[in-house]
Amino acid sequence: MNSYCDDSILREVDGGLGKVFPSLPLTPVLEQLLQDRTRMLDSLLSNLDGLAYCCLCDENWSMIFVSEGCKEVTGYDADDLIFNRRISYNRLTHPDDRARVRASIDASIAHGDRFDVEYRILHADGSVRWVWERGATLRNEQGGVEALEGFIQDITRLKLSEQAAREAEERYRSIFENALEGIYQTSPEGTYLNFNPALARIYGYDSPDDLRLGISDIQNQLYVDHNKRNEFVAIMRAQGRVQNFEAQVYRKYGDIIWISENARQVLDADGKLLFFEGTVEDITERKSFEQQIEYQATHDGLTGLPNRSLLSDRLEQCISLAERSGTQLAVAFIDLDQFKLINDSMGHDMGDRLLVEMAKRLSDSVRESDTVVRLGGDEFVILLTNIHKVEDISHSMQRILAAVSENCTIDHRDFVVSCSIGISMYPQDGRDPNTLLKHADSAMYEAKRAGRNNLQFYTPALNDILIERLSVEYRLRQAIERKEFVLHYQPKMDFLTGKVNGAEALIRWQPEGGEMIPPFKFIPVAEETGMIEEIGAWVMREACAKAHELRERLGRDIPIAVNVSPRQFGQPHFVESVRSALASVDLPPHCLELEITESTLVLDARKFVDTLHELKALGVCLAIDDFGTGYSSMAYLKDFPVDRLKIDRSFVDNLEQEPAKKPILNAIVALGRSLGLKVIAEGVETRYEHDHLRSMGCDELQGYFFSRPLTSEAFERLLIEPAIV
Ligand SMILES: Nc1nc2c(ncn2[C@@H]2O[C@H](COP(=O)(O)O[C@H]3[C@@H](O)[C@H](n4cnc5c(=O)[nH]c(N)nc54)O[C@@H]3COP(=O)(O)O)[C@@H](O)[C@H]2O)c(=O)[nH]1
Repeated sequence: MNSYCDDSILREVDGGLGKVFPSLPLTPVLEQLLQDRTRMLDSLLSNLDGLAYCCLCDENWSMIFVSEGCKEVTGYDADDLIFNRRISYNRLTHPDDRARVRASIDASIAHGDRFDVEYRILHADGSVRWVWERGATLRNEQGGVEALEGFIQDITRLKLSEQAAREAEERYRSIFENALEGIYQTSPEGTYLNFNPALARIYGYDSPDDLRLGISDIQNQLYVDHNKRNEFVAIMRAQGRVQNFEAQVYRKYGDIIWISENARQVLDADGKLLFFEGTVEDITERKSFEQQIEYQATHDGLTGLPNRSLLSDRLEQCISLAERSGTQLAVAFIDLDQFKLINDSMGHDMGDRLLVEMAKRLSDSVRESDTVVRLGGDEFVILLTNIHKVEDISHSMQRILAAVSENCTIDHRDFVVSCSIGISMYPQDGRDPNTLLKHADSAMYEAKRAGRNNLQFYTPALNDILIERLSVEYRLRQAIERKEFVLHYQPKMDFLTGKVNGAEALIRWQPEGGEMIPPFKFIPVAEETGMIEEIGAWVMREACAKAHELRERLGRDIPIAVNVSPRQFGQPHFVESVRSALASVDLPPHCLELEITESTLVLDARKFVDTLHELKALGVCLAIDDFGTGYSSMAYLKDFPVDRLKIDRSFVDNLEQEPAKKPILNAIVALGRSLGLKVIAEGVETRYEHDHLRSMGCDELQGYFFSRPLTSEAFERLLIEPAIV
C-alpha cells in the first residue's frame, strides 16, 4: 500500500489522476478503466525494486508520497518519511553527499531538466547504501516548482562491484606499471601493441614511448638471431603458448642480453588470433653464471684447457668431421716424464706452475684448429684434425717434444722436463673415442718404456704390452700385501785386497708358487704407479737389517748398497725414512750406501744437491750409479757430496772387442780420482775387463766375473769362506 498525504494536498500538487482527463465525460467503461489503471499503477509501484516518491523541494526533501519500496531501500517504512514523521529524507542522505545531491538537483531544476544522481544514504540498519535517483520537477501553472517526483533505486551491489572492478583494475595497472618483469602485447606480425615500463627498461630504453619509437620490427631489430621470432611464432602456433623461451636480444645501444619469455596467444570468440601477450625476464646474470658453471665443468681450472668431460664431445665431433671430409684424425696421448717426482719433491705449487707452462707450450705447438685437453695430473690429449699424411703428425709431435723439453725456469729454478707421446689414428686404429684414447694411451706407455722423451704410434701388438703391464700392476699390489719380495746381494770386490768389501742389495719378486721375477719387469711399473715408495722403503729396512746381522755375526762391517729410485729420492720425507731405517736396527750410517742414478738429478739440481748434503750429514755413503749415462752431471759433480762413482755397465761391457771404450773409461776413472771419489766398475764379466780396470786405477769391481747376485745365505757363506780372485 503506497503512502500519500491526504487527497487535498495531492490534488493541490498535480490535480490527481483525475486531472489527466479533466474535461472528458467518463463513461462507466472508462471509469472502470481509469480505476483499473490506478490499481495497476499502485500494483506496479508496490512491486518496483526501488522507491517512487514525490517530495517538496524544501530543506528536508519532505516526502508527500513514498512507495512501498521505501522499506527495502532505506529500512524505514514509507510512513516514517511522509512529512518527515520519523526522519527526513535529507537526514537519510549521507552527510558527505547532501550538498552534492542538492546542488545537482538544484542545477537540474534551474535548467528545467530531469535529474539523475547517485549518492549514499544511511540505511536504518546503520549501513551505508548507494542509491540512484532519477526524477523531474513538478511545476505549477506559473512555472514555479511545486514538488519533485522520482524514483530511487538501491545500487549498492552494483556500486560495490564497480568499486571492486575499479580496485582490481588499479591493482593490475599498478602491477603492470611497477612489475620488474617486462609485460607486453605484440601483434602476430611482430610489433608492440602495449607494454609496461619494465620492458622498456630491460631493453635499455628511457621510456615506453622511447621503445615504441625504437622497435617497430621485433624479428629484425630485437632478436640477435632473427630466426628466433619464427621459432617463437611456430611454438605459439603449435602449442598456443611458449614457456621459458630463451633468446639473446639487442638493447637500445647494441649491447646484448639474454631474456626468457613466457607468452600465450589471445584469440577472439571465433578463434581468430588477436595478439600475443607475455612476460620478459632479463636472465643475463643467470646465463653468465650457467656459462661459468658449464665452463668450469668442461675446463681444467688450472690450465684453462678443455678437460676430460669435453674431450669425448670434441672427439666425437672430430670423428664425424674426419668421416665427412675423408681425412684422418690423430689422437696424441701425452704424459710428462717423472712429473710426480717434481710435484712431490718441489711442492704442488711449483708442480702447478710447471703444468701451466707445459699446457701453454703444448697449445703453442699446434694449430688453432687442434684441440689440447688436460686429462688430469700430468696427462694431456691433443686432437689433430684434417690429417692427410702421417708426416704431418710427426712434425707436430717433434715440435711438442722440443717445446716441452726446453729449459723451464720457475722461481729462479731450472727444470728440464720431457714427455712421452702415444698416437692413435682414426680410422685405422679405432673408430670411436674410447678405442682411440685407449690405443693412444698404450702407445704412450710404450714410448715411456722405450726411454721417455719419445713418441710412439699405436700398433696392435701394443695392446698385449698394455695388458701385460696392467696385469703386473695388479699383481704387484698384491705382492706388497703378501710380502713376496726378497733381496739378493751382489758382492763388491776391493781391487787392492781382492776381498769382498760390501754388496749391492737387488730386489727379487718371488710370487707364491711362481717363478722369480727380475726387477726390470716390475721396477718401472712400481716407479710409474708410485708403489716404488713402499717397495723402496722395505728394501732400505731389509738391507739395514742384513748389514746389522752381518756386523753382529762377522764382527766387521759389510756395507750394503741399495738402489734409490728417482721417485723415492724425491719424497719429502726421504732423509727421515733413511734415518729411521738405520735407527730401527741401530746400524752405523757408514754401513749403508745409497746408489742414486744421474736421472734423479736432471729434474731439479738444487734440490738434488740439498738432499745429498742432508744424507751426507746423516753419515751414509753415497754413490752415483750408472755414471756416464746421464747428460748433465759433469757440471755438477764437484758439488755432489758423494763417495763413489759407479761406472755404467755399458762402458765395461765387451771392452775387449770394443777398445774405443777404453779412453772413456780412463777419463771417468781419472775424473773420479781427481775429485777424491772411489771409482767402482760394474758389469765386469771377464778377466780382460778385470785386469784393464785394475790397471786403470779403478778401486772396486762388481760383476759376474766375481759373483752373480746371491741369496742372503749364499752371500753370507761367501763372506765366511771367501774366494780370492
Ligand atoms: N729402485 C730399485 N731398483 C732396483 C732394485 N733392485 C734392482 N733394481 C734395479 O733393477 C735393475 C735390474 O737389476 P738386476 O736385474 O738385479 O740387475 C742387476 C745385476 O744383476 C746386474 N749385473 C751385475 N753384474 C753384472 C754383469 O756382470 N753383467 C750383467 N749383464 N749384469 C750384471 O746389474 C744390475 C745392477 O745394476 P745397478 O743397479 O745399475 O748397479 C737395475 O737397474 C737395478 O738398479 C731395488 O731394490 N730398488
